[in-house]
Amino acid sequence: MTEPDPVLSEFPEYDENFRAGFASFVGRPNAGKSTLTNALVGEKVAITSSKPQTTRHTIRGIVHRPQTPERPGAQLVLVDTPGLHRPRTLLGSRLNDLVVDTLSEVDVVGFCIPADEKVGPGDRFIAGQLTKVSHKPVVALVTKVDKIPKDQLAEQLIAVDQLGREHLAGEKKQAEGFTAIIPVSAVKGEQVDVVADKLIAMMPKSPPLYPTGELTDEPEVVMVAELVREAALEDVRDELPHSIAVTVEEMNPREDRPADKPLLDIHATIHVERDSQKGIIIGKGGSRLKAIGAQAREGIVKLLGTPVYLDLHVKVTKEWQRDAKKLNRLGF
Ligand SMILES: Nc1nc2c(ncn2[C@@H]2O[C@H](COP(=O)(O)OP(=O)(O)OP(=O)(O)O)[C@@H](O)[C@H]2O)c(=O)[nH]1
Repeated sequence: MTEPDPVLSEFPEYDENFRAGFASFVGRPNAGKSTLTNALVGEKVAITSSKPQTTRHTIRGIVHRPQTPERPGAQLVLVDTPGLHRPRTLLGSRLNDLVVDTLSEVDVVGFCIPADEKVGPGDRFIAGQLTKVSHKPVVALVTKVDKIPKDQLAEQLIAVDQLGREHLAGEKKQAEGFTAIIPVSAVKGEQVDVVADKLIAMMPKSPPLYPTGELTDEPEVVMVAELVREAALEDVRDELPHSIAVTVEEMNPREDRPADKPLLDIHATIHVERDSQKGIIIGKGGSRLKAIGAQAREGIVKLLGTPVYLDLHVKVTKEWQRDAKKLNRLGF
């Protein structure tokens, strides 16, 4: 047994076979990483969007598996990384550094590859990057299997197996390629438990790391910024996704409110790169900005469980993706 720890008060009798550790999903943008994280955790913690590259921050979801007489309990902490992709801008290369840093700290990597898209250069690039953390086991997760007919799956599994053998082979512990290949549909809930079982089996024996109620350790401010970003990305033209960042300037309970009627004041800024984009975000007579505010507010109220006054501003922060100083200020 280890030293007493505040978390352990919740687990007075955890089994010595309890497993706990970290897993991280990588994959091309839109490969289904966030959706799989949500399906595993069972609640919406990571932000998903049909637009690529929306997961900028490391958001963790935690799978809590209670102990039963048949099997020891476990905690699987999921670190949801940004899409690993070929760096085109400074932001891109920063994201990739972040990914490699994150991966060096996890116990297993889940490489998400969509079932309905051919294994391509993007996947080979990522597989190549994974050799930078060559001591980590990598499980291939063939996502979105509900999107293809069953008879096409075998072909994709073979292609994925080949990718693992060609790109991970030669490194000491990845010599056989992927440790496992698991087809899964996060949307239909097919094989999600198989994924959880496999990842948990690869966790080290360890006392519980987090209290059971905890779904994410991301600061609330970052979650709020992500909700605003998600709302701002709804229905926008294709050029916008890469050009939006959100900062939260202020988040404070309003003074002089009665205890039973609290109100949280939030001031946030949506950063875009060009005046034309500012126009798109604001919309005719401010209509889009209003809609963004309403949608974001709904999500924030749900997240924080308190009434919220949300004040949104749109600001042109020129070339923020390429400017290191500005990136720092925006928290990347
Ligand atoms: N049919 C189907 N669609 C899925 C499944 N998983 C994800 N999707 C869809 O694929 C799109 C991308 O999913 P995300 O989970 O946001 O992908 P991601 O890899 O986190 O994307 P980035 O944040 O860009 O890296 C969304 O429109 C999802 O609804 C699945 O199992 N089945």
